[in-house]
Amino acid sequence: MIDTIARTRDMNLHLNSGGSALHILKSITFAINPGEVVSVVGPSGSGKTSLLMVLGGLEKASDGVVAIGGTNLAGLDEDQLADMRRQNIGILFQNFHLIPSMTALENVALALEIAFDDLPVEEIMARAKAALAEVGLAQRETHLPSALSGGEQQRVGLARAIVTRPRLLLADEPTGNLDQETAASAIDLLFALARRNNMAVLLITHDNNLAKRADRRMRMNRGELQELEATVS
Ligand SMILES: Nc1ncnc2c1ncn2[C@@H]1O[C@H](COP(=O)(O)OP(=O)(O)OP(=O)(O)O)[C@@H](O)[C@H]1O
Repeated sequence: MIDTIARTRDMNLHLNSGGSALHILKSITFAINPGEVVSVVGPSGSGKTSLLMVLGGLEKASDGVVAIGGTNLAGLDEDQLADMRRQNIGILFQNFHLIPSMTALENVALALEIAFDDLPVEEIMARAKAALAEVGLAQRETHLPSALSGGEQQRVGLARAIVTRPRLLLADEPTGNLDQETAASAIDLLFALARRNNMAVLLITHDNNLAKRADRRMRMNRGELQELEATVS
């Protein structure tokens, strides 16, 4: 049996909002394998980002099992959760979240420095440069985010997410702010990196065409996750 990167069993998430309890994620049983790209579509407010937060250890499930790399997250304290994240998880956001006063290279290097604070600075810079080269931005190391196009900023975001060599990349609407053509090339790059590095990707998207390119498609509806028919290619 292949070891899963992430799996949940009968996982629920309840949150309190204005004094009333909300059942956000409902009995979710799910697994993602090494190198597998899984897309999640579903209406706004259905719970897609909440699922990503739970899998990334950023939100604690109310009950059920959440395991990353075979470790049950329920038993971890905050420090152990942070270790689990830096060893396994990369996150790619819709709004890039780059630090405006730092160059492309510094943004990528910072992520590595935070994740592995005992790495020598030469190695941090070498790995950050290699990650920027992987996303085709070797010539833009010294540029500030404001001097980069949206597509280029997202590629810096991607370099920052993969520089720690995560086994699972959680991507929340990563192309939501890009035009169609730029989005398509950003996704081509994401898929190529996933294949090359045997990195699993959980891709949240509103774009059905994009979702269809995944190995497996899921749909979130009112907190329930269901598998969709296999994509016919
Ligand atoms: N911290 C919180 N406290 C209370 N309710 C929350 C909290 N975070 C999310 N919710 C609620 O949980 C539900 C699911 O939100 P979530 O962001 O996961 O949906 P989504 O499917 O990602 O939506 P979108 O596509 O609009 O980003 C929503 O009803 C939202 O209002």
